[in-house]
Amino acid sequence: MKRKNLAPLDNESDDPIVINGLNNSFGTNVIHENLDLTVKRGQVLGIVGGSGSGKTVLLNSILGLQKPTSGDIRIFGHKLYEGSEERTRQIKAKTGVLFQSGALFSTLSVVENIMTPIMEFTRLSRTEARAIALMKMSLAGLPLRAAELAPSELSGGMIKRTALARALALDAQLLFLDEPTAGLDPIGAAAFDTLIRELADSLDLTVFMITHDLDSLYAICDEIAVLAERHVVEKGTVEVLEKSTHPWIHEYFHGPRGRLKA
Ligand SMILES: Nc1ncnc2c1ncn2[C@@H]1O[C@H](COP(=O)(O)OP(=O)(O)OP(=O)(O)O)[C@@H](O)[C@H]1O
Repeated sequence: MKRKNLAPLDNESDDPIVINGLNNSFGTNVIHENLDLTVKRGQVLGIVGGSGSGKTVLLNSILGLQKPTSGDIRIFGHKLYEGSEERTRQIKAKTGVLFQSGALFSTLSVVENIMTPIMEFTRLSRTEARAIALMKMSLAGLPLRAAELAPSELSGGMIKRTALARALALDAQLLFLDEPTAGLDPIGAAAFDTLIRELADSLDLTVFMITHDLDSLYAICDEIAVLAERHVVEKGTVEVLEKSTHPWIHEYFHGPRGRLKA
């Protein structure tokens, strides 16, 4: 099938993510109940919450991977799960995802992994796609000599950077990160945080980042949304959340692993 070039989406001035009244359940297990969340353009938003609080289910709902039980999710002003296939494709082309494991294709080299979305969503030739992929490698801080390596030959940090380059291969405006620093040593994690913040600022990205890493929250997030009791219980800057009296949030910032422990 001949690939079509993607028409621009209208309403691009809308908040990139607007969620209203989201409900998700599995049988009798209610995960989200009347969850509302807005992510503003250019914002780096951290999503935190206890294990099993529904962060991954929320991410999957927003990515269109898991149809919610009910509720309204708008991406760039367009309702997910209701538009045409072409509209879904347009939205997909403007979003990049970095899954926790990297989720690289193991049989493809680094550069081929990054070329994949370019080949899928544009009519560019392989040579052109490769040139763009090499540029994205350097944007993600990868040395060009890594281009022909297989994922199995990469360090944890290089896997994350390759996945990031692939997520940004199509000039995404909205970037989803699932535990981006998990599995990295503290120095590698700090370097990756810095890279994400720099890219978010220079490329005007909106970033939705699930994390357990307090250092990442302090280093790069403009705001943090806390998932508990099946919805977003609070959203604000770290300075605001540090003062929260909500028991989970208080424990998170002031407990034994928190930065502000007494
Ligand atoms: N496909 C599914 N079928 C049934 N239950 C599911 C499914 N996916 C998730 N759940 C349940 O939804 C709840 C929330 O899971 P989720 O993975 O979103 O939590 P999380 O906040 O990402 O946790 P963690 O921080 O441990 O990764 C859990 O109770 C989980 O068992």
